[in-house]
Amino acid sequence: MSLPIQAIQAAGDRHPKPAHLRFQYGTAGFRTLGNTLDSVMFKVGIIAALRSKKLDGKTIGVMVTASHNPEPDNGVKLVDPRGEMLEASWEGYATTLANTSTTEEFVEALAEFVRSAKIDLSKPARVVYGRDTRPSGPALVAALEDGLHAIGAEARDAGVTTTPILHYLVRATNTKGTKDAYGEDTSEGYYDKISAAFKKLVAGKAGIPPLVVDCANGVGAYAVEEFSKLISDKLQLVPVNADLTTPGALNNACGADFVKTMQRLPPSLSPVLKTGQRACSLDGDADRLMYYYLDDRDQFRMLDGDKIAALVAAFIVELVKNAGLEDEISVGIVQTAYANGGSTKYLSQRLPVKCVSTGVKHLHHAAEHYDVGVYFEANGHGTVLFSAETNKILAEHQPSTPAQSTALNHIVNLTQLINQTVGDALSDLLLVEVVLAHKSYSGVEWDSLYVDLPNRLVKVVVADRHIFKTEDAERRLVSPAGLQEKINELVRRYEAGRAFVRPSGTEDVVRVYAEAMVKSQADELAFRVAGLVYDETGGDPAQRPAEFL
Ligand SMILES: CC(=O)N[C@H]1[C@@H](OP(=O)(O)O)O[C@H](CO)[C@@H](O)[C@@H]1O
Ligand SMILES: [Mg+2]
Repeated sequence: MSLPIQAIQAAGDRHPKPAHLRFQYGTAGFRTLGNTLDSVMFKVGIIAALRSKKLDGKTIGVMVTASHNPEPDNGVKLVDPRGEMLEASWEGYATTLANTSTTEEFVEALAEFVRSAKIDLSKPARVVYGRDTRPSGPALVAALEDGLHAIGAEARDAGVTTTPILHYLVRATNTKGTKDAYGEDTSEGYYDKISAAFKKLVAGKAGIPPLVVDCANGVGAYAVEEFSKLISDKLQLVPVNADLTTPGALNNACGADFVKTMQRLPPSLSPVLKTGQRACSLDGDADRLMYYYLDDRDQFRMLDGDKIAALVAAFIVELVKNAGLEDEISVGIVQTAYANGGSTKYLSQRLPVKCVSTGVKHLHHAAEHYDVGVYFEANGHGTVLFSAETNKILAEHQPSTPAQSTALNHIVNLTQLINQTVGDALSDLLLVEVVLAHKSYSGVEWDSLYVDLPNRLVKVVVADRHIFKTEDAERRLVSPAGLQEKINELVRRYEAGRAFVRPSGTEDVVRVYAEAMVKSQADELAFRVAGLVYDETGGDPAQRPAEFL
């Protein structure tokens, strides 16, 4: 069987590539201004279908979103059959195909790709796709559908949905009717599975306080609404920033990324949040979660991904012990260099901790090596993975006391509550609420597990960020030569100082992160390193940002 060249050619001509643009499938898939992505979407439809054929007709996911980025941005990511990120080698193929400049070139490159990747075109192609609430979404989905249609894929539209639900649907579809069945392959199946597990975990816990949820004016608002229908007798979710109609509202002065970057309350929450009350923020596609509360002096206190990891890991370790399984199941943590030094110190005194490169796929893969792998990026993206062997142990374990039996049930319910495919703000939110209810913690007790070191993240615009090369999970620069030594020299002058520099995988900038014992010192160190990076890589003195030192 060969490619339907004529159909692809005819449809492709309706989706010309903007001549001056170069696209790259990076950490977050293709992501840029929404109105430039038409040709990319068409091609992604075809690539997704080929990925499915390559994997024997397993269902592949396509999510159209730009997450926490501003509303005019958009993007697209492919999801592999078990609900995980696209295999790394295909990121390169996708980039090459997306940059072919004419339909003829695209078709030729496709034919060559089908040959070299040994794709059997007689296999079926199955794709499920969804999008967030961005205004550019419908047109981009139409372009994607054109691609899917041209190659004759069997396609299913999941509509406007969160990124984690799309990942769930992929896994549920591919495991349907098998012994690994992940759940019913519909959004309702997702909501039912998670809320049922939540209800079992909080059975008997009364008086969980209402939780304010900042929905970033995005698709998370729908998910909050759906969960509310199912769990409001146990936990009342109070949505704010759930405005899906005002242009430009998405992620604007709200949402998880705003909270993490600005380290303050979204202004819209000031009138809502009371002293001591906790709240949380989702991002634009509901895969990131940040908690926070106002302390007794009404100071903003942030409970980020590192704090979530610490809370959840301690709870699971305790349950494993109470179930009598501590010799069989061990819990490990995966972080990135952006994890707060306070969290790394606290966690590594208790559990194995691994540091990996930025990007969820790295964390996810590392977490798969533990029996129970807890991974979170500091920015609030993460989940907990239970290995196949762990699930087997849980299924077969015979508890010897009622207390062991209760703990075992709790762990089994956690495996149902926690999204096993990807970080999921809603599933994580319910997980946090379960732990807080079990521990009778308010934000204060949770926060006091360890003390965050003051820190600062700064962006530096450089001529070419690709000259920045790192090692040791991005904690050390190897290129440009000599720069790391100069950074070390600066860091030495600060108490509890730590700083590192890496090129962003999602923006055309270099990121500088710094920590120190007091806030003013963390800021100073960050701006000194930023100034150093700028000057050493030929930054124009006339354009040098004033805050750089
Ligand atoms: C410091 C930071 O938050 N970096 C983010 C950001 O990556 P960069 O490569 O730093 O641009 O976007 C990634 C994708 O969403 C996310 O995984 C990562 O944590
Ligand atoms: Mg996101």
